[in-house]
Amino acid sequence: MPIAILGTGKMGEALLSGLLRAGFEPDRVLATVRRPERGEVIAERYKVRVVPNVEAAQTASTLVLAVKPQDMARLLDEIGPHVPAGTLVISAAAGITTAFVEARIKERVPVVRVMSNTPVLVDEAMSVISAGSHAEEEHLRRVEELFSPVGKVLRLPESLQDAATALSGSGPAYFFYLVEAMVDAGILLGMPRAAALEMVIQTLVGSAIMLRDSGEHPVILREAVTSPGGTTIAAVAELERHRVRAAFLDAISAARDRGRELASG
Ligand SMILES: NC(=O)C1=CN([C@@H]2O[C@H](COP(=O)(O)OP(=O)(O)OC[C@H]3O[C@@H](n4cnc5c(N)ncnc54)[C@H](OP(=O)(O)O)[C@@H]3O)[C@@H](O)[C@H]2O)C=CC1
Ligand SMILES: O=C(O)[C@@H]1CCC=N1
Repeated sequence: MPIAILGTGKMGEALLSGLLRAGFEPDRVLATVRRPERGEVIAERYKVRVVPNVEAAQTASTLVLAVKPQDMARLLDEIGPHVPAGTLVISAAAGITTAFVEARIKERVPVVRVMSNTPVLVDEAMSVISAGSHAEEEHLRRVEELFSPVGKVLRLPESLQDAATALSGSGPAYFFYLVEAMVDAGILLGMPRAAALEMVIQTLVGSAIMLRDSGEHPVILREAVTSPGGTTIAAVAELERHRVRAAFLDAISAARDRGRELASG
């Protein structure tokens, strides 16, 4: 029985491409879209069948809902009466609770909420999963099997999903923002743009791999770079003066709060 991605936008396409890289046959994957021209792009690019939402809901044994939170009620109202009992429904939207999904599907189906992130495109996603009220161990395992080939999967209680969205779902954006800021600093110091970009990317990739592979705490790694009376502490002093740490705490809390608002539209 096929798997269907409903709402094949940025995240839906990233998940679709991940499924195909993980070995799913294109003829076992269905995709739905809102605009026909988008459907043509997806069908041409991935050789999957693009079908209407109701057909996907009736045909696939697993549905991945990847529309924007604001579009979720409309999608569920459309497919809700047609999802057969036993279908595994995976909701990938920020803010939308499993109860919200369950309430709009006629049959009692297992729902699993997933918050993934765009590094799914390079098989390095962080996906956080939580079971809805009718989802059992076997359903969580199936979701883990789907998302493990494209990155790490962590189970957390649904009460932490908005925090997960703020931390790892939105996390790539903070990282790219940091890259932009560091490259701008290089430009300010007269560095050619291409050189600045190369230096920043390699420094961040190297640091990320070191952090992942060394098992060391980030404080230890930062201290190893920070010589007494040296250059790094001069920079860190400015970051502290500008309250960058406090800004991160506030920013990620704001993202969590926004996630909580999204289910209400
Ligand atoms: N982008 C990210 O980094 C992440 C996103 N998410 C979640 O993924 C979801 C999608 O986000 P994102 O991919 O960024 O948004 P996009 O707008 O790129 O994707 C949503 C897609 O759904 C389509 N769509 C809307 N309504 C329907 C419908 N009724 N039937 C079929 N298709 C429909 C839209 O069509 P159209 O093109 O016409 O608008 C669009 O292509 C969101 O819920 C978001 O919270 C989760 C983690 C990370
Ligand atoms: O910005 C958003 O709402 C989505 C959810 C997580 C990442 N992007």
